[in-house]
Amino acid sequence: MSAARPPEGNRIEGREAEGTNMSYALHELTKESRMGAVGSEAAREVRVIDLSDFERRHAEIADQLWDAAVDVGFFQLSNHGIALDKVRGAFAMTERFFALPDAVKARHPLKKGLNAGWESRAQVRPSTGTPDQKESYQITRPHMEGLWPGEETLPGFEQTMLAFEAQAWSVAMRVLSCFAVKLGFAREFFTAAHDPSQPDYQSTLRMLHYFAVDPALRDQLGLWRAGAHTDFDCLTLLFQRSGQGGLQLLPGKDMDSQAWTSITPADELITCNIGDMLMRWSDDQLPSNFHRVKNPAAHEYQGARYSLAFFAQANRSVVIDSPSAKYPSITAGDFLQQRIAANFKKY
Ligand SMILES: O=C(O)CCC(=O)C(=O)O
Ligand SMILES: [Fe+2]
Repeated sequence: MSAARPPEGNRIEGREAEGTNMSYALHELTKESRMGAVGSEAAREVRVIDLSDFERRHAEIADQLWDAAVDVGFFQLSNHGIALDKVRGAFAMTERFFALPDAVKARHPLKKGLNAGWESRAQVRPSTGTPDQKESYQITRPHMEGLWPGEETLPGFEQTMLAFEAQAWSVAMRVLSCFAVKLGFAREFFTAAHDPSQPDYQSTLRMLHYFAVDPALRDQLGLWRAGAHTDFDCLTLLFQRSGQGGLQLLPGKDMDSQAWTSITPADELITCNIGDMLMRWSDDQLPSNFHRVKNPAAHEYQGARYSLAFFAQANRSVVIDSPSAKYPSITAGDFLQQRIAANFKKY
């Protein structure tokens, strides 16, 4: 497989970025703000990687993951070890949570910069300039004080979602162990960097509810369930439901084509993508990729869409050292802060 070519706007030479991390953030913003067009559709193969018999097949799976990641950038996992009833249980809780009145959810507002809590129509992507047509609730373990709805409001919610977060973390660490080996790091390098027992843990489970289309806004141009963006993290695991499509991807190397590929969701698969943090950590060998969730077209299902995203983001104090000194070192905390600041209009 040929070496990955990073997205045009993301190629920052070491010297250019030196001394200031801001130039990196600005590049990201400029890149995103060019991505608002509807574009066209293109068929691309989104590979399904089978994780069964993981220990014995580690080297083989690592090769497959690497090829899929540098090629199309998105891939799906089968036989990932999370039982289907656990995935469905997490979705059932997600629906119950979002069915609570806004006034109840508003008691648990998003904490500024911490990826924890509830927001509604507050995320404005640089690519669109309009709020995503969604609400979300984020779980980041060290920052949940005051954010749980409580047993009396939603019995079993905290326990179910924390157990699911732990399972998603395990799958993410397995995938990252494969990338670690391919990058020449120790196999558990990324597991140590995403340590949930530390107070500076900042991996996040995000519950997402994209609103059913308001008939008055049907087909309104310029509205997106999620505007085009790359993720900030190392690796994203996306749990989506069969029949609730809309996610589209655009590999960075094809950015100029604006030809997007729709991903077919399935309850038993996890859709994965590389984020900006791992792109930087790999000196751009592993590219992050643009993706978005489109509003349904007039002939498509107009109902609500739910998804669950686990963002593996290295603990705040972990230093991202560029393997070939292409980029200056930066802590994972500083790296993430820059990206969050560019994406929310309010908290
Ligand atoms: O809901 C989805 O399918 C995608 C969500 C997403 O891309 C995100 O939250 O970063
Ligand atoms: Fe995303």
